[in-house]
Amino acid sequence: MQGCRRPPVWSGRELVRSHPDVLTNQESHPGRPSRQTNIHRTGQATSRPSLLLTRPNENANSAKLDKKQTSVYEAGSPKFAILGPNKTSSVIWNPFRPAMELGSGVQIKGCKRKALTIPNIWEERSKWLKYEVSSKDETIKRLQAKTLELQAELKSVKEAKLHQEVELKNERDDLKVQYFKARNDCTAQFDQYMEERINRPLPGIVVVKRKAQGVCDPESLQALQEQVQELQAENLAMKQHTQILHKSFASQVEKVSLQVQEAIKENAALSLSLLEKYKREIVKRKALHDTLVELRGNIRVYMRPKPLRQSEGGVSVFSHDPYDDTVVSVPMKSRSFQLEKVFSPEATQSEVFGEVSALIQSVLDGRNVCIFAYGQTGSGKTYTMEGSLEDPGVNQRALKLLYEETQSATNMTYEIKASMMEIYNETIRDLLGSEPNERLEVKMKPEGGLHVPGLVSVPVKSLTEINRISKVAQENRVTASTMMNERSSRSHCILCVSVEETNRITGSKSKGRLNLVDLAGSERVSKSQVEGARLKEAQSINRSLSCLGDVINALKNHHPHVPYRNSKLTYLLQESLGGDSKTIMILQASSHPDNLNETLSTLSFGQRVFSVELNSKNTPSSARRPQSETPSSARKFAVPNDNPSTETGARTPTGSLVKASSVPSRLNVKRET
Ligand SMILES: Nc1ncnc2c1ncn2[C@@H]1O[C@H](COP(=O)(O)OP(=O)(O)OP(=O)(O)O)[C@@H](O)[C@H]1O
Repeated sequence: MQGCRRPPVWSGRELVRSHPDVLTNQESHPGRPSRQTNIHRTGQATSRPSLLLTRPNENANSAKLDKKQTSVYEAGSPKFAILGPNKTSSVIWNPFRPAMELGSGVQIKGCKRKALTIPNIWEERSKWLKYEVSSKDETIKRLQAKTLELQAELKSVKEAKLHQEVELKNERDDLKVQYFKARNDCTAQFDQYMEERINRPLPGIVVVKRKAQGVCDPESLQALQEQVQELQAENLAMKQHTQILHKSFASQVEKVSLQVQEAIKENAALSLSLLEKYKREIVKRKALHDTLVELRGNIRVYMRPKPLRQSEGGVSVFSHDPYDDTVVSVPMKSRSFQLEKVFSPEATQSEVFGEVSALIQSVLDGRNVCIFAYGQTGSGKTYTMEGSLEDPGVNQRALKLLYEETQSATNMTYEIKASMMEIYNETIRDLLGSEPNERLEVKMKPEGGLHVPGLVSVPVKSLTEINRISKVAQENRVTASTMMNERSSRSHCILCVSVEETNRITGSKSKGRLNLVDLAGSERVSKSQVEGARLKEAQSINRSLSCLGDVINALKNHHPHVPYRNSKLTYLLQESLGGDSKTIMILQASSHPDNLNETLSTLSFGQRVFSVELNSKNTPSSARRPQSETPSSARKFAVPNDNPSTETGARTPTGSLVKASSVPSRLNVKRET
């Protein structure tokens, strides 16, 4: 600023100074020596009237002022300008560039030059002042409004604060209430817990009952703590006691389980030995029974149940003892039958033949053997005796066995002949003859013994011959379809096989005979629903079977007269039912519950036959025997008394009585005899 001329002193300084937009040099440059300079801040309010600043003395001498020399720079420039009275003395101050001095007539960038006269200046000034006043008023008003606004804001803030304080107070009060409540609850729970602990009776431990009062009270708390300690100690003691008990219990359990195991072992061993004993007993009993049967006259009764077909459904009426095959039970009727042998329903043809083959072999020793199948119609008699070509029955197997046995003999020669007949409606028919002879009769040979004159007898010389015999017989046999059996045999069929043995060395001869009888099926006429010729057949069959029963009954009851001649069947079987012939009756019975009555009837019949006793003292007069076959001690059928405890028994061939009581009876079996 050195070298610069001293700035002029401006009139109306206060006014100018009071203008908010006018800054002194001191204000714009603090610390600098005051220059009596008005600085007009341009560019701040373009709407305001431009400010003209002149020297008072020059204003006073305005006449001297050259209009042209007066330069006014209108606001609008971003810079600051200080106006001088003429262009030469005009000084432009730029607060950002303080030392700058501009010459007159220099256009300030951004300012518009405007030439004004003095009156104009004063007019402008008055306008300015008015503006200033109004502006101040506005400012005052604005400030007042602002003050009101702020006061209102302050008031609302105060109110909000007050409200907040109230809320906080309420919240605090709530929390206090909750806190006290929780504390009281805890105390109450603790009191209750302690009360329970104190009152709980402990076995073997004395419990001092204390009331937990005022938990917060140090004394009570102390008491409670003591009690807790006591209880803990008791608890520990109880735990130890429990552990001891547990250990002793475990050892006791171990001990007892060992004892139980030993007992089980002992029992198992005992039951095993009992089972063994039982089995040995059965074997013994069977052996004794065999002896008894031998003494009884070699009548053996077997039973073969017909298995249930899958399509039939239902449950078998039979119950079998797996250890004893001489007993069959019918649980539905709580009855048990003791027989020679009870086959299982699954028994094969070969198994059945295996049981009778030994007896068949005895024919080669000159014995008379009769095997016949008895039972209800459809119960499997023909199946057992004839079987099928693929799985033949007893007939064909017997012929085959005899034939094969004779083929392997060295010093003997055998002649086997087979004849076959049926008894149909009390008429004997030849089944092997080319023309069926229906007028055959049973005759007594002059030398003794029965025969059927005219009956065709076929020599058995090959296995093919055996097959042919079976085939022809099957074709010739009278069969019919009934409700009970699709192909029912309506006659009794008898295959007679005679075997004559000649000793090549001695020339001696012996003759044995095998009768294989397939009886016609018994049936209840009402059940089989037959009529006409079928009805007559059925009646005839039933009559002849009834005659068979009568014969057996007479034998059993020691009747002096045995009615053999009442039917062709009994007449023909006379020799097989008496004397020294060996007889096997195979009872055929259905397993189906529908046939229960017939099954029971069959079993009862078999049981009666089984109980027939051979007694040489009771030879029925009508049972005449062929001279050649009658043994010196002629043995006849006799039936034991119904009271088994006193009289059931059998005589040995020498006549001594074998007491039934000495024969072990099967355990748990109700004897039917
Ligand atoms: N043990 C068995 N196993 C399988 N099927 C059998 C058995 N026994 C019998 N059958 C069958 O039962 C049916 C009737 O048998 P079968 O003709 O032998 O009876 P039946 O007693 O001779 O009758 P009927 O007295 O009326 O002649 C046949 O189809 C036969 O194959």
